Amino acid sequence: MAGSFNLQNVVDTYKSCLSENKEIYIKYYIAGWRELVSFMNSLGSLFSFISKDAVSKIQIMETFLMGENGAHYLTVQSMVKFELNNKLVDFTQSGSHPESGCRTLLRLHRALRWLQLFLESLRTSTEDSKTSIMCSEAYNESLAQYHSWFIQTAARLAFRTLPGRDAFFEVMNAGSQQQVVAMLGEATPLISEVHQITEDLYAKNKLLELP
Ligand SMILES: CCCCCCCC/C=C\CCCCCCCC(=O)N[C@@H](COP(=O)(O)O)[C@H](O)/C=C/CCCCCCCCCCCCC
Repeated sequence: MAGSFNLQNVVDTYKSCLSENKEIYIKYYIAGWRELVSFMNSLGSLFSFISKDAVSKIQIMETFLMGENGAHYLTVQSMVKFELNNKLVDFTQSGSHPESGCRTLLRLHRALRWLQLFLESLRTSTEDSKTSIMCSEAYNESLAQYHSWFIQTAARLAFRTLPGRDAFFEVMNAGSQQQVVAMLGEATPLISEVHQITEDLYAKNKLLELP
């Protein structure tokens, strides 16, 4: 199981995500995903196809952040403005910018909704709740609609191998179960706020269905 994973690190990155005027720092947004991927890597090889996809999207965003236009990728808001003003976003399949920042972040944004639902479910779970069912329900309500039958089947197969609730809480490395629940209670509103701000920004700019 994940040696260095710590739920507090996840809470801290989401705390750092928002600027005073509620802009979302991409650096911390992707740091949150990096942290979560380190957790997922401990779950076994059935999760590696999910992990690879998440890492490839994190790397695309890191490349933009460190590139010559990196200053425009400071926040999600500045990225959207920059890419739209410079026609760097493909609104159809056949464009010349298939891996824009806006499109890549949209995939992570959809996954953030899954995370929000899953963590809320974990937070309110009882001793006999099953992580595999909580994970599946959160997936069905969020990401599944965007995935092919093949991906959905592979994902649901992986969920069935998730450790039980007690082991899961332990790996979060945040103390007793009560302490984990308290920390989840801190994490979920932060994640919800980041998700809602991105959702509103993407809706306003008609970016929610990028191919
Ligand atoms: C606090 C600790 C508890 C929670 C631990 C959560 C750990 C989760 C870590 C990472 C989540 C992975 C995020 C996956 C991003 C998927 C983005 C996506 O939808 N990609 C698809 C579309 O991309 P394009 O083809 O359009 O470029 C791509 O097709 C997907 C491929 C892989 C399958 C994605 C399945 C996602 C399932 C998410 C649940 C993860 C389960 C983790 C179990 C704890």
